[in-house]
Amino acid sequence: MGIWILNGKLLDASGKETTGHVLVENGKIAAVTAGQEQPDTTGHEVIEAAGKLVSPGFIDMHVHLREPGFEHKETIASGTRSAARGGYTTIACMPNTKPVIDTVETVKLIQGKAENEGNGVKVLPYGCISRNQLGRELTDFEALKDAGVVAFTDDGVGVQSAQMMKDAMKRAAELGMPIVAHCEDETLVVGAPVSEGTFADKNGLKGIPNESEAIHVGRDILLAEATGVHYHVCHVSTEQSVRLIRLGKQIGVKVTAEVCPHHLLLSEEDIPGMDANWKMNPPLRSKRDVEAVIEALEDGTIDIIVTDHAPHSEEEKAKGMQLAPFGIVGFETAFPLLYTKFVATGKWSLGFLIERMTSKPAEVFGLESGRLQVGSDADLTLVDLETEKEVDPAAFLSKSRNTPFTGWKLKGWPVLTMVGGKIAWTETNE
Ligand SMILES: NC(=O)N[C@@H](CC(=O)O)C(=O)O
Ligand SMILES: [Zn+2]
Ligand SMILES: [Zn+2]
Repeated sequence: MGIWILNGKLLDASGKETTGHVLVENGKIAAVTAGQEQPDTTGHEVIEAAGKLVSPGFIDMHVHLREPGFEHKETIASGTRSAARGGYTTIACMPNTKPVIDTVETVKLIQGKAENEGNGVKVLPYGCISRNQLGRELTDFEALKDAGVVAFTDDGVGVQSAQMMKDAMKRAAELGMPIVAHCEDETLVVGAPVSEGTFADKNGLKGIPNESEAIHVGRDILLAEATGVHYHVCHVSTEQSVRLIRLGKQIGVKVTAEVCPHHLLLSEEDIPGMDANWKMNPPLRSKRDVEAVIEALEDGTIDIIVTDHAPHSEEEKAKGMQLAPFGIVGFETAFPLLYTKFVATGKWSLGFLIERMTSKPAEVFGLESGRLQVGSDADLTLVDLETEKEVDPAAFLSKSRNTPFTGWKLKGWPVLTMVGGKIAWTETNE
């Protein structure tokens, strides 16, 4: 017995919207039929999807699940539940846990927990570039690759030594694996909680300069050119980084990049006060930077959208702007934010947004999922594009509530998430 998802709004290969039906059998997509004509559903379950978007499941290549070590912020169980509610069927988790993901043992621990407690969501662990993320000694790339890591990164900190980064890239290139970089030169960021700009000036805070990010981007593009590695830039937030990535692509360097919803939607001028729910790394930048990252996403300089879901507890965030940790949660607001602010306003097509959250990340990281096609795993997300709801952090399924988007009125809420033909989350059984 299979499941027919009937009368949904589908996007065809060119991103055009049509009405159609999807048959799921044995965990795979068994048929996709366009048009109003109803298929024979005898002997199958039926999910009525009239008026709902039926999208390939969203893919988030940059998330923090916090387990092991920081279970008060998030666990694999709570993080995957939050992800599934946000419409994500595949997520790639960053290695800045405790211990960090720098051994096969820790990779296996995460894979095992994801299998047993992961709500069906596909969890792809990253492996560290350096032991303990200290930037001194490379991890065993080959062993980590064999254990199944998706790529190497020290996200949470930048790799400060150029030689270390070059060695990492050489090794990764030999193994055909990407290097994923949190770009931050620490000598240019000394104890600053927000970016340089009007908010920092007004509140007497030190500011993080744009160059602290862009210097690493430029350095690493040169090293990627020299080593031939696939180099992927995390959470791009500055005009200068965009310029360098654009040039890198023009000259044929294998460079890809990601951007987060908050860097597309907020600038440092929007920070309402000394509230640490507006503190994240990279920080909110100037309006000019926001315009630059939007344009870069639109023209393909930036390839994909990720959340950088970075949960922290209320106690930690209550320490205030200067002392609280950097990071905001993202799973449960990402699609509604981008749909409401960019698609419903007519700036982007629905197909464009979906592509940057599904098939593009799959293409960049060589994943099988991300497409609604016969034979693929039935990883699907149904979205209600009409109902408007307010962002209510108290209702998040994440353990943490650190978001700057409280009270935003949004449309585009996922209502059902399916992974491999199994329902990972539905609005009705929340
Ligand atoms: N983005 C953040 O502000 N914080 C991340 C670390 C990171 O992504 O660099 C975290 O782990 O909390
Ligand atoms: Zn980072
Ligand atoms: Zn991160």
